[in-house]
Amino acid sequence: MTAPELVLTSSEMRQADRATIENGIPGIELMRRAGRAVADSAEKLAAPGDRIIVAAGPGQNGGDGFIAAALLFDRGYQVSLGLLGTPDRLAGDAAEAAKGWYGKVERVEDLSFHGADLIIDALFGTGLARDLEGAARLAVERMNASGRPILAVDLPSGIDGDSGAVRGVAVKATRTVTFAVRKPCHLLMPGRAYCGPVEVADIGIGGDTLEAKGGTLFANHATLWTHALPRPGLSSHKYERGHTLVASGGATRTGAARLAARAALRIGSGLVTVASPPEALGVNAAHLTAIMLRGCDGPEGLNTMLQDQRFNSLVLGPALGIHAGTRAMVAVAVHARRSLVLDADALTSFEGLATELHGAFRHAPSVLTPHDGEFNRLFKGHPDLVDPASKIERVRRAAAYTGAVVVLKGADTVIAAPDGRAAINENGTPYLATAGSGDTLCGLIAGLMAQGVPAFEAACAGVWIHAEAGASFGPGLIAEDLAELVPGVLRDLLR
Ligand SMILES: NC(=O)C1=CN([C@@H]2O[C@H](COP(=O)(O)OP(=O)(O)OC[C@H]3O[C@@H](n4cnc5c(N)ncnc54)[C@H](O)[C@@H]3O)[C@@H](O)[C@H]2O)[C@H](O)CC1
Ligand SMILES: [K+]
Repeated sequence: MTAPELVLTSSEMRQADRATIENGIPGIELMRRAGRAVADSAEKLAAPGDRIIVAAGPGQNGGDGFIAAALLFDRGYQVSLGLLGTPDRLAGDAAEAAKGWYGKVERVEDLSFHGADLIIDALFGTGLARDLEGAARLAVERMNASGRPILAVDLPSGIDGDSGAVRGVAVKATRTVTFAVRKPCHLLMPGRAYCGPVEVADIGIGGDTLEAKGGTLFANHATLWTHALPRPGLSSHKYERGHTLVASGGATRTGAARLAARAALRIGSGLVTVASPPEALGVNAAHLTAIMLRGCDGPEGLNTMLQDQRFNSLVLGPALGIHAGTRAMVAVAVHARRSLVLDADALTSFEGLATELHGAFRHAPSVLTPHDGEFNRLFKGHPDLVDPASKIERVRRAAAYTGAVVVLKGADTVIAAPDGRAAINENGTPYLATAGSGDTLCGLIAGLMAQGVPAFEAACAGVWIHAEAGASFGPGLIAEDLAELVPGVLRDLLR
Protein backbone atom coordinates (compact mmCIF):
# COMPACT_ATOMS: atom_id res chain seq x y z
CA MET A 1 0.00 0.00 0.00
CA THR A 2 1.25 3.51 -0.78
CA ALA A 3 2.32 5.40 2.33
CA PRO A 4 0.56 8.62 3.35
CA GLU A 5 2.16 11.75 1.85
CA LEU A 6 4.19 13.57 4.48
CA VAL A 7 4.33 17.37 4.44
CA LEU A 8 7.21 19.04 6.36
CA THR A 9 7.38 22.56 7.75
CA SER A 10 10.41 24.74 7.04
CA SER A 11 12.04 23.96 10.35
CA GLU A 12 11.35 20.23 10.05
CA MET A 13 12.86 20.35 6.56
CA ARG A 14 15.96 22.11 7.90
CA GLN A 15 16.34 19.35 10.49
CA ALA A 16 15.94 16.66 7.84
CA ASP A 17 18.56 18.48 5.76
CA ARG A 18 20.95 18.63 8.69
CA ALA A 19 20.46 14.96 9.56
CA THR A 20 21.16 14.00 5.95
CA ILE A 21 24.35 16.06 5.97
CA GLU A 22 25.41 14.44 9.25
CA ASN A 23 24.79 11.07 7.65
CA GLY A 24 27.41 11.84 5.04
CA ILE A 25 25.85 13.70 2.12
CA PRO A 26 27.52 17.15 2.05
CA GLY A 27 25.26 20.19 1.87
CA ILE A 28 26.76 21.27 -1.42
CA GLU A 29 25.85 17.88 -2.89
CA LEU A 30 22.23 18.36 -1.78
CA MET A 31 22.30 21.79 -3.40
CA ARG A 32 23.75 20.33 -6.62
CA ARG A 33 20.93 17.79 -6.73
CA ALA A 34 18.39 20.52 -6.04
CA GLY A 35 19.89 22.70 -8.78
CA ARG A 36 19.87 19.78 -11.22
CA ALA A 37 16.19 19.16 -10.47
CA VAL A 38 15.51 22.82 -11.23
CA ALA A 39 17.40 22.60 -14.53
CA ASP A 40 15.52 19.40 -15.48
CA SER A 41 12.23 21.06 -14.67
CA ALA A 42 13.18 24.17 -16.69
CA GLU A 43 13.77 21.97 -19.73
CA LYS A 44 10.08 21.07 -19.64
CA LEU A 45 9.22 24.75 -20.06
CA ALA A 46 11.89 25.93 -22.51
CA ALA A 47 13.88 24.52 -25.44
CA PRO A 48 17.69 24.74 -25.91
CA GLY A 49 18.61 28.09 -27.39
CA ASP A 50 15.86 29.83 -25.42
CA ARG A 51 16.67 32.71 -23.16
CA ILE A 52 16.44 31.92 -19.43
CA ILE A 53 16.81 34.55 -16.73
CA VAL A 54 17.64 33.42 -13.21
CA ALA A 55 16.82 35.74 -10.30
CA ALA A 56 18.97 34.57 -7.40
CA GLY A 57 18.57 35.58 -3.76
CA PRO A 58 21.13 35.90 -0.96
CA GLY A 59 20.56 32.46 0.65
CA GLN A 60 20.60 28.82 -0.36
CA ASN A 61 17.56 29.24 -2.62
CA GLY A 62 19.84 31.52 -4.63
CA GLY A 63 22.49 28.78 -4.48
CA ASP A 64 20.10 26.37 -6.18
CA GLY A 65 19.63 29.08 -8.82
CA PHE A 66 23.39 29.36 -9.49
CA ILE A 67 23.68 25.57 -9.97
CA ALA A 68 20.69 25.50 -12.33
CA ALA A 69 22.04 28.48 -14.31
CA ALA A 70 25.41 26.76 -14.92
CA LEU A 71 23.75 23.47 -15.95
CA LEU A 72 21.29 25.15 -18.30
CA PHE A 73 24.15 27.12 -19.91
CA ASP A 74 25.96 23.81 -20.50
CA ARG A 75 22.78 22.39 -22.01
CA GLY A 76 22.69 25.10 -24.65
CA TYR A 77 20.41 27.78 -23.21
CA GLN A 78 21.18 31.51 -23.22
CA VAL A 79 21.31 32.18 -19.51
CA SER A 80 21.55 35.45 -17.59
CA LEU A 81 21.69 35.64 -13.81
CA GLY A 82 20.82 38.56 -11.58
CA LEU A 83 21.61 38.55 -7.88
CA LEU A 84 19.71 40.31 -5.11
CA GLY A 85 22.51 41.79 -3.00
CA THR A 86 26.21 41.49 -3.67
CA PRO A 87 28.26 38.32 -4.37
CA ASP A 88 30.48 38.94 -1.32
CA ARG A 89 27.40 38.46 0.91
CA LEU A 90 26.89 34.89 -0.32
CA ALA A 91 27.94 32.33 2.27
CA GLY A 92 28.42 28.59 2.75
CA ASP A 93 27.06 26.29 0.06
CA ALA A 94 25.54 29.19 -1.87
CA ALA A 95 28.99 30.85 -2.15
CA GLU A 96 30.39 27.50 -3.31
CA ALA A 97 27.60 27.11 -5.85
CA ALA A 98 28.23 30.61 -7.21
CA LYS A 99 31.82 29.63 -8.07
CA GLY A 100 30.46 27.19 -10.64
CA TRP A 101 28.73 29.99 -12.58
CA TYR A 102 31.24 31.47 -15.03
CA GLY A 103 28.82 33.98 -16.55
CA LYS A 104 28.32 37.53 -15.45
CA VAL A 105 26.59 38.14 -12.12
CA GLU A 106 24.29 41.08 -12.82
CA ARG A 107 22.28 43.02 -10.28
CA VAL A 108 18.71 41.78 -10.22
CA GLU A 109 17.66 45.45 -10.43
CA ASP A 110 19.35 45.69 -13.84
CA LEU A 111 17.63 42.70 -15.43
CA SER A 112 14.84 43.13 -17.93
CA PHE A 113 12.55 40.13 -17.69
CA HIS A 114 10.54 40.93 -20.81
CA GLY A 115 12.91 39.18 -23.20
CA ALA A 116 12.95 35.92 -21.25
CA ASP A 117 11.44 32.68 -22.55
CA LEU A 118 11.57 31.48 -18.96
CA ILE A 119 12.30 33.13 -15.62
CA ILE A 120 13.70 31.05 -12.77
CA ASP A 121 12.70 32.45 -9.40
CA ALA A 122 15.45 31.56 -6.92
CA LEU A 123 15.08 34.63 -4.71
CA PHE A 124 13.73 33.12 -1.48
CA GLY A 125 12.65 29.70 -0.33
CA THR A 126 11.99 28.37 3.15
CA GLY A 127 14.24 31.03 4.71
CA LEU A 128 11.95 33.98 3.99
CA ALA A 129 11.91 35.89 7.26
CA ARG A 130 9.91 39.05 6.69
CA ASP A 131 7.73 40.92 4.19
CA LEU A 132 9.33 41.79 0.87
CA GLU A 133 10.37 45.42 0.56
CA GLY A 134 12.63 47.56 -1.59
CA ALA A 135 14.69 45.77 -4.23
CA ALA A 136 13.23 42.31 -3.43
CA ARG A 137 9.69 43.56 -3.76
CA LEU A 138 10.44 45.41 -6.98
CA ALA A 139 12.11 42.34 -8.50
CA VAL A 140 9.04 40.20 -7.78
CA GLU A 141 6.67 42.86 -9.13
CA ARG A 142 8.70 43.15 -12.32
CA MET A 143 8.84 39.36 -12.79
CA ASN A 144 5.05 39.14 -12.45
CA ALA A 145 4.47 42.12 -14.73
CA SER A 146 6.61 40.60 -17.49
CA GLY A 147 3.93 38.02 -18.24
CA ARG A 148 6.71 35.46 -18.96
CA PRO A 149 6.55 31.88 -17.60
CA ILE A 150 8.15 31.55 -14.16
CA LEU A 151 9.60 28.42 -12.59
CA ALA A 152 9.77 28.81 -8.80
CA VAL A 153 12.58 27.11 -6.93
CA ASP A 154 11.20 25.33 -3.85
CA LEU A 155 8.36 27.84 -3.51
CA PRO A 156 7.31 31.13 -5.06
CA SER A 157 9.34 33.93 -3.50
CA GLY A 158 7.26 36.01 -1.12
CA ILE A 159 5.12 33.06 -0.01
CA ASP A 160 5.61 31.97 3.60
CA GLY A 161 6.60 28.30 3.53
CA ASP A 162 4.62 27.35 6.63
CA SER A 163 1.45 29.43 6.39
CA GLY A 164 1.11 29.92 2.64
CA ALA A 165 0.58 33.66 3.30
CA VAL A 166 1.80 36.33 0.90
CA ARG A 167 4.51 38.37 2.63
CA GLY A 168 3.84 41.71 0.93
CA VAL A 169 4.02 40.44 -2.63
CA ALA A 170 4.78 37.05 -4.17
CA VAL A 171 5.83 35.48 -7.44
CA LYS A 172 2.96 34.08 -9.51
CA ALA A 173 4.66 30.91 -10.68
CA THR A 174 3.81 28.83 -13.74
CA ARG A 175 5.32 25.81 -12.07
CA THR A 176 7.17 25.04 -8.85
CA VAL A 177 9.85 22.46 -8.20
CA THR A 178 10.37 21.54 -4.57
CA PHE A 179 12.65 19.07 -2.86
CA ALA A 180 12.00 15.82 -0.96
CA VAL A 181 8.42 16.61 0.14
CA ARG A 182 5.85 19.34 -0.28
CA LYS A 183 5.76 22.11 2.31
CA PRO A 184 2.51 23.50 3.83
CA CYS A 185 2.52 26.49 1.43
CA HIS A 186 2.10 24.17 -1.55
CA LEU A 187 -1.27 23.04 -0.18
CA LEU A 188 -2.55 25.98 1.88
CA MET A 189 -4.24 29.01 0.35
CA PRO A 190 -3.28 31.48 -0.92
CA GLY A 191 0.16 29.89 -1.45
CA ARG A 192 -1.26 26.97 -3.43
CA ALA A 193 -2.71 29.38 -5.99
CA TYR A 194 0.74 30.98 -6.53
CA CYS A 195 2.60 27.69 -7.16
CA GLY A 196 1.12 26.29 -10.35
CA PRO A 197 1.68 22.54 -10.63
CA VAL A 198 4.18 21.41 -7.98
CA GLU A 199 6.86 18.89 -8.82
CA VAL A 200 8.62 17.08 -5.97
CA ALA A 201 12.23 16.15 -6.76
CA ASP A 202 14.05 13.44 -4.86
CA ILE A 203 17.39 14.84 -3.73
CA GLY A 204 18.33 11.83 -1.62
CA ILE A 205 16.83 12.75 1.76
CA GLY A 206 15.68 9.37 3.06
CA GLY A 207 12.10 8.48 3.91
CA ASP A 208 13.18 7.51 7.44
CA THR A 209 14.73 10.92 8.00
CA LEU A 210 11.63 12.70 6.72
CA GLU A 211 9.45 10.53 8.93
CA ALA A 212 11.67 11.14 11.96
CA LYS A 213 11.76 14.93 11.55
CA GLY A 214 8.15 15.35 10.38
CA GLY A 215 5.65 12.56 10.66
CA THR A 216 2.62 14.45 11.95
CA LEU A 217 1.47 16.52 8.97
CA PHE A 218 0.01 14.94 5.84
CA ALA A 219 -1.71 15.68 2.58
CA ASN A 220 -5.26 14.38 2.94
CA HIS A 221 -5.43 11.52 0.47
CA ALA A 222 -6.97 8.07 0.69
CA THR A 223 -3.53 6.68 1.65
CA LEU A 224 -3.99 8.37 5.03
CA TRP A 225 -7.26 6.65 6.01
CA THR A 226 -8.31 4.00 3.51
CA HIS A 227 -7.20 1.25 5.92
CA ALA A 228 -9.80 2.50 8.43
CA LEU A 229 -12.78 2.49 6.06
CA PRO A 230 -15.48 -0.01 6.92
CA ARG A 231 -15.78 -2.89 4.47
CA PRO A 232 -18.99 -4.78 5.22
CA GLY A 233 -18.54 -8.56 5.09
CA LEU A 234 -21.17 -11.05 3.94
CA SER A 235 -22.34 -11.66 7.48
CA SER A 236 -22.44 -8.07 8.63
CA HIS A 237 -25.70 -6.79 9.93
CA LYS A 238 -27.18 -3.30 9.95
CA TYR A 239 -27.04 -3.24 13.75
CA GLU A 240 -23.28 -3.75 13.59
CA ARG A 241 -22.87 -0.74 11.35
CA GLY A 242 -23.97 1.70 14.02
CA HIS A 243 -26.90 4.01 14.57
CA THR A 244 -26.48 7.72 13.86
CA LEU A 245 -28.75 10.24 15.55
CA VAL A 246 -29.21 13.70 14.02
CA ALA A 247 -30.97 16.46 15.96
CA SER A 248 -33.41 18.50 13.90
CA GLY A 249 -34.25 22.19 14.22
CA GLY A 250 -37.78 23.53 14.62
CA ALA A 251 -40.66 23.26 12.15
CA THR A 252 -39.25 25.72 9.61
CA ARG A 253 -35.62 24.60 10.00
CA THR A 254 -35.61 20.85 9.42
CA GLY A 255 -33.77 20.45 6.08
CA ALA A 256 -30.27 20.61 7.54
CA ALA A 257 -30.81 17.61 9.79
CA ARG A 258 -32.25 15.56 6.92
CA LEU A 259 -29.26 16.40 4.72
CA ALA A 260 -26.91 15.20 7.46
CA ALA A 261 -29.03 12.09 8.09
CA ARG A 262 -29.10 11.16 4.41
CA ALA A 263 -25.32 11.51 4.18
CA ALA A 264 -24.84 9.30 7.26
CA LEU A 265 -26.99 6.62 5.65
CA ARG A 266 -25.20 6.83 2.30
CA ILE A 267 -21.76 6.51 3.91
CA GLY A 268 -22.90 3.25 5.49
CA SER A 269 -24.32 3.94 8.95
CA GLY A 270 -26.52 0.89 9.55
CA LEU A 271 -29.42 2.94 10.89
CA VAL A 272 -30.10 6.65 11.05
CA THR A 273 -32.69 8.48 13.14
CA VAL A 274 -33.71 12.11 13.08
CA ALA A 275 -34.47 13.38 16.57
CA SER A 276 -37.13 16.01 16.01
CA PRO A 277 -38.80 18.60 18.23
CA PRO A 278 -42.48 17.61 18.59
CA GLU A 279 -43.71 20.56 16.51
CA ALA A 280 -41.50 19.51 13.57
CA LEU A 281 -42.47 15.83 13.51
CA GLY A 282 -45.04 16.36 10.77
CA VAL A 283 -42.74 18.09 8.36
CA ASN A 284 -39.90 15.64 9.03
CA ALA A 285 -42.24 12.65 8.60
CA ALA A 286 -43.34 13.98 5.23
CA HIS A 287 -39.77 13.86 3.95
CA LEU A 288 -38.23 10.72 5.44
CA THR A 289 -38.32 7.15 4.18
CA ALA A 290 -35.35 4.94 5.04
CA ILE A 291 -34.38 7.28 7.84
CA MET A 292 -36.28 6.86 11.10
CA LEU A 293 -37.90 9.61 13.10
CA ARG A 294 -38.36 10.13 16.84
CA GLY A 295 -39.79 12.98 18.84
CA CYS A 296 -37.19 14.59 21.07
CA ASP A 297 -37.92 17.66 23.15
CA GLY A 298 -34.75 19.64 23.90
CA PRO A 299 -31.94 18.54 26.24
CA GLU A 300 -34.22 16.41 28.45
CA GLY A 301 -35.58 14.62 25.41
CA LEU A 302 -32.09 13.99 24.11
CA ASN A 303 -30.98 12.72 27.48
CA THR A 304 -33.86 10.22 27.52
CA MET A 305 -33.11 9.04 24.00
CA LEU A 306 -29.45 8.52 24.78
CA GLN A 307 -30.33 6.04 27.50
CA ASP A 308 -30.54 3.71 24.50
CA GLN A 309 -26.91 2.76 24.00
CA ARG A 310 -27.48 1.75 20.38
CA PHE A 311 -27.36 5.40 19.31
CA ASN A 312 -23.58 5.44 19.04
CA SER A 313 -22.97 8.55 16.92
CA LEU A 314 -24.55 11.95 17.07
CA VAL A 315 -24.79 15.13 14.96
CA LEU A 316 -25.67 18.36 16.77
CA GLY A 317 -25.76 21.82 15.31
CA PRO A 318 -27.25 22.21 11.86
CA ALA A 319 -30.21 24.64 12.24
CA LEU A 320 -30.58 23.88 15.97
CA GLY A 321 -30.70 27.56 16.91
CA ILE A 322 -28.19 29.74 18.73
CA HIS A 323 -29.19 29.68 22.40
CA ALA A 324 -28.71 28.11 25.82
CA GLY A 325 -30.91 25.15 24.87
CA THR A 326 -28.40 24.15 22.21
CA ARG A 327 -25.56 24.46 24.71
CA ALA A 328 -27.50 22.22 27.07
CA MET A 329 -27.94 19.62 24.31
CA VAL A 330 -24.18 19.67 23.70
CA ALA A 331 -23.64 19.13 27.43
CA VAL A 332 -26.00 16.13 27.37
CA ALA A 333 -24.17 14.66 24.37
CA VAL A 334 -20.73 15.17 25.93
CA HIS A 335 -21.93 13.57 29.15
CA ALA A 336 -23.30 10.58 27.22
CA ARG A 337 -19.86 9.96 25.70
CA ARG A 338 -21.02 9.10 22.21
CA SER A 339 -19.19 9.82 19.00
CA LEU A 340 -20.14 13.39 18.31
CA VAL A 341 -20.01 15.87 15.44
CA LEU A 342 -20.69 19.51 16.31
CA ASP A 343 -21.27 22.13 13.65
CA ALA A 344 -22.94 25.46 12.95
CA ASP A 345 -25.32 26.57 15.75
CA ALA A 346 -23.82 24.12 18.25
CA LEU A 347 -20.52 25.96 17.83
CA THR A 348 -21.90 29.47 17.57
CA SER A 349 -23.99 28.94 20.72
CA PHE A 350 -20.64 28.90 22.53
CA GLU A 351 -19.53 32.25 21.11
CA GLY A 352 -17.11 33.72 23.63
CA LEU A 353 -17.69 30.70 25.91
CA ALA A 354 -14.93 28.43 24.62
CA THR A 355 -13.61 27.93 28.16
CA GLU A 356 -16.72 25.78 28.75
CA LEU A 357 -15.38 23.46 26.04
CA HIS A 358 -11.82 23.26 27.41
CA GLY A 359 -10.96 19.55 27.41
CA ALA A 360 -14.67 18.75 27.09
CA PHE A 361 -14.32 16.27 24.26
CA ARG A 362 -11.40 14.19 25.40
CA HIS A 363 -13.51 11.27 26.65
CA ALA A 364 -15.25 10.29 23.40
CA PRO A 365 -14.46 10.56 19.70
CA SER A 366 -15.57 14.09 18.80
CA VAL A 367 -15.27 16.29 15.73
CA LEU A 368 -15.90 20.04 15.46
CA THR A 369 -16.44 21.35 11.93
CA PRO A 370 -16.31 25.17 11.94
CA HIS A 371 -15.66 27.40 8.97
CA ASP A 372 -13.47 30.46 9.57
CA GLY A 373 -16.30 32.65 10.88
CA GLU A 374 -17.52 30.00 13.32
CA PHE A 375 -13.96 29.25 14.46
CA ASN A 376 -13.23 32.91 15.17
CA ARG A 377 -16.53 33.43 16.99
CA LEU A 378 -16.09 30.29 19.07
CA PHE A 379 -12.53 31.05 20.14
CA LYS A 380 -12.74 34.82 20.41
CA GLY A 381 -10.80 35.98 23.42
CA HIS A 382 -8.26 33.19 22.86
CA PRO A 383 -5.52 34.89 20.82
CA ASP A 384 -3.31 31.80 21.10
CA LEU A 385 -5.91 29.87 19.05
CA VAL A 386 -7.08 32.60 16.68
CA ASP A 387 -3.94 34.61 15.93
CA PRO A 388 -1.28 32.24 14.51
CA ALA A 389 -0.65 32.98 10.83
CA SER A 390 -0.58 29.29 10.01
CA LYS A 391 -3.99 27.65 9.66
CA ILE A 392 -2.37 24.35 10.67
CA GLU A 393 -1.19 25.88 13.92
CA ARG A 394 -4.62 27.38 14.68
CA VAL A 395 -6.40 24.08 14.11
CA ARG A 396 -3.84 22.04 16.05
CA ARG A 397 -4.16 24.36 19.02
CA ALA A 398 -7.95 24.26 18.93
CA ALA A 399 -7.84 20.46 18.85
CA ALA A 400 -5.45 20.32 21.79
CA TYR A 401 -7.58 22.85 23.69
CA THR A 402 -10.92 21.11 23.24
CA GLY A 403 -9.81 17.48 23.02
CA ALA A 404 -11.76 17.12 19.76
CA VAL A 405 -10.66 16.62 16.19
CA VAL A 406 -11.12 20.03 14.57
CA VAL A 407 -11.97 20.47 10.90
CA LEU A 408 -11.44 24.08 9.79
CA LYS A 409 -13.29 24.25 6.50
CA GLY A 410 -12.36 26.25 3.42
CA ALA A 411 -10.73 25.80 0.03
CA ASP A 412 -7.83 24.32 2.02
CA THR A 413 -9.66 22.49 4.82
CA VAL A 414 -7.29 21.52 7.65
CA ILE A 415 -8.08 18.64 9.98
CA ALA A 416 -6.17 18.25 13.26
CA ALA A 417 -6.33 15.80 16.15
CA PRO A 418 -5.56 16.54 19.81
CA ASP A 419 -2.47 14.31 19.51
CA GLY A 420 -0.95 16.73 16.94
CA ARG A 421 -1.65 14.84 13.72
CA ALA A 422 -2.92 17.14 10.99
CA ALA A 423 -3.90 16.88 7.35
CA ILE A 424 -4.46 19.44 4.60
CA ASN A 425 -7.19 18.73 2.08
CA GLU A 426 -6.72 19.73 -1.53
CA ASN A 427 -9.46 18.12 -3.61
CA GLY A 428 -12.03 20.80 -2.71
CA THR A 429 -14.05 22.56 -5.36
CA PRO A 430 -15.72 26.00 -5.28
CA TYR A 431 -19.01 24.24 -6.10
CA LEU A 432 -19.04 22.92 -2.51
CA ALA A 433 -19.74 26.44 -1.29
CA THR A 434 -23.49 25.87 -1.44
CA ALA A 435 -26.23 25.93 1.22
CA GLY A 436 -26.40 22.67 3.16
CA SER A 437 -23.00 21.40 2.04
CA GLY A 438 -21.68 21.55 5.61
CA ASP A 439 -24.67 19.60 6.93
CA THR A 440 -23.82 16.81 4.52
CA LEU A 441 -20.21 16.80 5.71
CA CYS A 442 -21.36 16.38 9.34
CA GLY A 443 -23.46 13.40 8.35
CA LEU A 444 -20.60 11.74 6.50
CA ILE A 445 -18.24 12.07 9.45
CA ALA A 446 -20.83 10.92 12.00
CA GLY A 447 -21.84 8.03 9.74
CA LEU A 448 -18.23 6.86 9.55
CA MET A 449 -17.78 7.12 13.32
CA ALA A 450 -21.00 5.13 13.80
CA GLN A 451 -19.23 2.32 11.96
CA GLY A 452 -16.25 2.52 14.28
CA VAL A 453 -13.89 4.67 12.22
CA PRO A 454 -11.70 6.69 14.63
CA ALA A 455 -12.45 10.43 14.76
CA PHE A 456 -9.37 11.71 12.89
CA GLU A 457 -9.68 9.17 10.09
CA ALA A 458 -13.45 9.72 9.90
CA ALA A 459 -12.96 13.48 9.63
CA CYS A 460 -10.22 13.18 6.99
CA ALA A 461 -12.16 10.62 4.96
CA GLY A 462 -15.41 12.58 5.31
CA VAL A 463 -13.78 15.79 4.06
CA TRP A 464 -12.13 14.06 1.11
CA ILE A 465 -15.20 12.05 0.07
CA HIS A 466 -17.40 15.15 0.38
CA ALA A 467 -15.04 17.14 -1.86
CA GLU A 468 -14.63 14.32 -4.33
CA ALA A 469 -18.40 13.98 -4.62
CA GLY A 470 -18.75 17.73 -5.21
CA ALA A 471 -15.99 17.78 -7.80
CA SER A 472 -17.49 14.81 -9.66
CA PHE A 473 -20.72 16.76 -10.15
CA GLY A 474 -19.40 20.22 -10.98
CA PRO A 475 -21.62 23.13 -12.03
CA GLY A 476 -25.15 23.22 -10.67
CA LEU A 477 -24.29 21.16 -7.57
CA ILE A 478 -26.77 21.50 -4.69
CA ALA A 479 -26.40 19.92 -1.28
CA GLU A 480 -29.11 17.32 -2.05
CA ASP A 481 -26.83 15.87 -4.73
CA LEU A 482 -23.88 15.29 -2.46
CA ALA A 483 -25.10 12.27 -0.52
CA GLU A 484 -26.29 10.65 -3.76
CA LEU A 485 -22.79 10.98 -5.22
CA VAL A 486 -21.13 9.27 -2.26
CA PRO A 487 -21.73 5.68 -3.47
CA GLY A 488 -19.76 6.36 -6.66
CA VAL A 489 -16.84 7.77 -4.68
CA LEU A 490 -16.95 4.84 -2.24
CA ARG A 491 -17.06 2.33 -5.08
CA ASP A 492 -13.77 3.71 -6.43
CA LEU A 493 -12.19 3.83 -2.98
CA LEU A 494 -13.11 0.30 -1.96
CA ARG A 495 -12.25 -1.29 -5.29
N1 LIG B 1 16.59 19.87 1.44
C1 LIG B 1 16.29 20.96 0.88
O1 LIG B 1 15.11 21.28 0.84
C2 LIG B 1 17.33 21.81 0.31
C3 LIG B 1 17.06 23.13 0.19
N2 LIG B 1 17.92 24.01 -0.28
C4 LIG B 1 17.44 25.31 -0.61
O2 LIG B 1 17.67 26.13 0.48
C5 LIG B 1 16.58 26.99 0.68
C6 LIG B 1 16.57 27.55 2.05
O3 LIG B 1 17.75 28.28 2.18
P1 LIG B 1 17.97 29.42 3.27
O4 LIG B 1 19.32 29.97 3.05
O5 LIG B 1 17.66 28.86 4.59
O6 LIG B 1 16.85 30.49 2.95
P2 LIG B 1 16.48 31.36 1.66
O7 LIG B 1 17.40 31.14 0.56
O8 LIG B 1 15.03 31.13 1.42
O9 LIG B 1 16.59 32.86 2.16
C7 LIG B 1 17.43 33.26 3.21
C8 LIG B 1 18.16 34.56 2.87
O10 LIG B 1 17.26 35.57 2.51
C9 LIG B 1 17.32 36.63 3.48
N3 LIG B 1 15.94 37.10 3.64
C10 LIG B 1 14.93 36.45 4.22
N4 LIG B 1 13.79 37.16 4.10
C11 LIG B 1 14.09 38.28 3.41
C12 LIG B 1 13.33 39.39 2.94
N5 LIG B 1 12.01 39.49 3.20
N6 LIG B 1 13.94 40.35 2.26
C13 LIG B 1 15.27 40.29 2.01
N7 LIG B 1 16.06 39.25 2.41
C14 LIG B 1 15.47 38.27 3.11
C15 LIG B 1 17.94 36.04 4.68
O11 LIG B 1 18.56 37.01 5.45
C16 LIG B 1 18.91 35.05 4.07
O12 LIG B 1 20.06 35.72 3.60
C17 LIG B 1 15.42 26.13 0.32
O13 LIG B 1 14.27 26.87 0.05
C18 LIG B 1 15.97 25.40 -0.90
O14 LIG B 1 15.75 26.16 -2.06
C19 LIG B 1 19.34 23.66 -0.45
O15 LIG B 1 19.74 23.76 -1.75
C20 LIG B 1 19.70 22.25 0.04
C21 LIG B 1 18.64 21.27 -0.09
K1 LIG C 1 11.89 30.76 -4.87
